[in-house]
Amino acid sequence: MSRADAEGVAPVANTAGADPVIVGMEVLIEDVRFSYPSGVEAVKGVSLSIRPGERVAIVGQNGAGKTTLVRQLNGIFRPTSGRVQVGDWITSEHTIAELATRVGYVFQNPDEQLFARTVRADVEFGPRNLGLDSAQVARRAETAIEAVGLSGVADLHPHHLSLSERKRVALAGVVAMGTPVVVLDEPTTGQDAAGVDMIAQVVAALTDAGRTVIAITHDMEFCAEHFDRVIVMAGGQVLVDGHPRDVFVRDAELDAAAVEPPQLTRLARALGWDDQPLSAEEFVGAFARRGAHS
Ligand SMILES: Nc1ncnc2c1ncn2[C@@H]1O[C@H](COP(=O)(O)OP(=O)(O)OP(=O)(O)O)[C@@H](O)[C@H]1O
Repeated sequence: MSRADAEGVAPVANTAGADPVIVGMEVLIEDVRFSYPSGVEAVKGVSLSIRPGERVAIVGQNGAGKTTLVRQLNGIFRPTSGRVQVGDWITSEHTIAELATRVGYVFQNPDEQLFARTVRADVEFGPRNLGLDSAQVARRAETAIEAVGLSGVADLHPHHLSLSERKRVALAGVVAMGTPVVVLDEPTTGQDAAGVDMIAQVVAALTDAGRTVIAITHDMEFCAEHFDRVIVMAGGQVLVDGHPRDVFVRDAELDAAAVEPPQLTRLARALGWDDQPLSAEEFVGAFARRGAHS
């Protein structure tokens, strides 16, 4: 087994034909602080441990420090103090190119990420750069493009697609890289219900395969329904961290972070229910149980 195999990184120059196994990796953030050159301290002593296969949503109002924090993971930013570790790598000891084999990052704005002449070429770029053979590259791209519902437009120029489709092309490109950790910045912005559904399915497939998904989102419904851990940030710090069911009852911290629980959770509370439904399905279930008892 190669070193890359053992560490869960997609091996380079693989000629065997079979896709390399992607292994999950722990992310450790230890007392990280980060200041911009302007002097603004955007992250103020954050410590987190994220297990392989976790689905983590980071929420908080604009300026809370979410983006600055996740950009420490792929080396775009280096902590001013503290340390970040992905698997056995301390990020400050690795280049952005090396970290890109472990942490895939889907930007909020896909136009910062897409550059090839077709959707397929764009999605193939990452796996090809890892040194996979052409059959593996084609297979990975095909699977990723299908997962985001874009098989029908794979040979079009990304500029001919809508913003929501371009966002899904960027997602497919990162999925195809096979990184153990995937960071999504506002993945559901601009998506209709079908697009949100597709993204939720991709998130589930990634974490079922042992990969870690960390999403920054303002979409509380998406976060409550599809994530098993919610981290609430404000002023560069973590205020609450836990399962959505435990987090969305922490009124004081949510108020401080200007975060509102999902609508159905709020409705259930307004109705005086003890249940805390996190999805329409759970709401209907709770409603039906009440009907059965009345
Ligand atoms: N390039 C920069 N230079 C100086 N300060 C910055 C820069 N980028 C962000 N900041 C500041 O750092 C703080 C955290 O910003 P950040 O973008 O990380 O927050 P966020 O929670 O991701 O917000 P949003 O939801 O708007 O993306 C804010 O005070 C912001 O103004």
